[in-house]
Amino acid sequence: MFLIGISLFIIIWFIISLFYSPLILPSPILTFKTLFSLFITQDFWINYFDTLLKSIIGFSLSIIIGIPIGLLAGIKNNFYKMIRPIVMILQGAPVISYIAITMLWFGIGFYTPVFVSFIIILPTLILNISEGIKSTDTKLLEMANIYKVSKSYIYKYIFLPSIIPFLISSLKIISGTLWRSIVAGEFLAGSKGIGYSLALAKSTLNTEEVFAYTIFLILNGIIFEKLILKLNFKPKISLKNNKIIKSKNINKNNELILKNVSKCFNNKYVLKNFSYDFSQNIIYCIAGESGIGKTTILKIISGLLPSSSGELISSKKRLSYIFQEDRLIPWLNVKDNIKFVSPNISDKKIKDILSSLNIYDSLEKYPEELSGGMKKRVNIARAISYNSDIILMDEPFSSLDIKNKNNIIKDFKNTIFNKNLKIILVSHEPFEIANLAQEIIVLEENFKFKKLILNKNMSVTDKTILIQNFMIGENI
Ligand SMILES: Nc1ncnc2c1ncn2[C@@H]1O[C@H](COP(=O)(O)OP(=O)(O)OP(=O)(O)O)[C@@H](O)[C@H]1O
Repeated sequence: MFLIGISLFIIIWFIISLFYSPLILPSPILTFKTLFSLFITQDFWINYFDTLLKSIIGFSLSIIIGIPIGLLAGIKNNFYKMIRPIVMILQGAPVISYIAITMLWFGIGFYTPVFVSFIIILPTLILNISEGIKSTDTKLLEMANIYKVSKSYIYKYIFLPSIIPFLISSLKIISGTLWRSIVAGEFLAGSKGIGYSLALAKSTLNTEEVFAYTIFLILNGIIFEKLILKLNFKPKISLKNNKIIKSKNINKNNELILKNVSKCFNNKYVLKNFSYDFSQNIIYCIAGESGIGKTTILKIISGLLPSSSGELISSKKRLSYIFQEDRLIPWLNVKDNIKFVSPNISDKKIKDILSSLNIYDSLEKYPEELSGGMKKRVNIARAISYNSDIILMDEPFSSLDIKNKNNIIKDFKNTIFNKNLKIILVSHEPFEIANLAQEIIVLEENFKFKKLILNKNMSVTDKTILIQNFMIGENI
């Protein structure tokens, strides 16, 4: 269809050209002949590369200036609000006004077209980059905050890679504009380049050349845009392990107590005067119906959410969180996802943890290459690598088939064996709880809860039945 359309256009052009002199409308044959004769001159290519050089400089300048401004606008909302009207003014002004102003500033020559292209594409770039930053996955940022990842790591490995797709989409939007603005600048204020050659052909009334240059510019624009549209680059980066962060002193005191903690969302209580002592180094499980406030308790303990009132007494500094979703950084491989939260960890330790969780083969793989079960294992490996003394686990084995779930639970138990950790697990599943937990808190309606301490000598099957009955409210 594309070729039919082009052929139709050329036929119509040819028929109309039969009625006019070549000075008004040269035929397609004459135009292509002229274009061919231009191709074999050195002058043509000198002018073409001059235009290309201007595009590269204009584009690079807008990248160098647009990226930091876009980054800042994406991160600081007040800066975004301040910069937005300026960007709109820049976008609203017609190209011809920019050419007139820059001619006054720089005169005729190289710099005017460069500056025109720069000023025209800069606003699009700033807006796209700031949108890219704003749409950065907040779940990854939360994960980085939990693991106390340094700001420079967050910028380098979360923010910057997040803007790459937006940078590519701006490139797709601005590629045509860039080329057209350079040629317009050259036409009116250039001393070299394709736009300048076009202006020269016009002033000498060389209509065939005007048409030949126009056809060349159209073809060039189409090829350029098609090449850019093909760009579909997914970032894959590796972590530069050049940063040694001193391990914070771990307070050996185990205290973790919630005292009369309440949490309101939109004037509605989710938790009211919840008190619990999690000070032992055992595996606690918080169970209860969906929406009853289990995740809210984990978020308050981790600091992701402030409580509305009450007290959190905690002597712990290092805490890992195994989220419901995997929250792996897509452009880092498994090893680097672990190093992102634990920059000091040795390769041997990573190997040991991954081996104990049966995913050592995935060391160099990226998240998109892993199955759901493998991602869960990496999520667990990352939490264990962090060398924390509290691990919060929010339904870490959900959405797994029974076999996979059993295997992961078994491997997880092996990995934490003898580690003297405090683990708070949120789970609905009696079998999962029976396998892992020692103390169970079931949240109930009206902000009540009940507690069950499991006898460690019971079999998993007996524990499962006991928990099931306890959860549905049977007297134990
Ligand atoms: N940021 C928030 N803003 C408003 N309401 C919220 C927010 N976070 C949680 N809630 C509400 O608080 C209640 C408890 O949520 P929470 O996630 O703690 O429940 P849950 O017991 O973990 O549920 P599930 O088992 O389904 O994960 C829900 O009604 C939820 O809609």
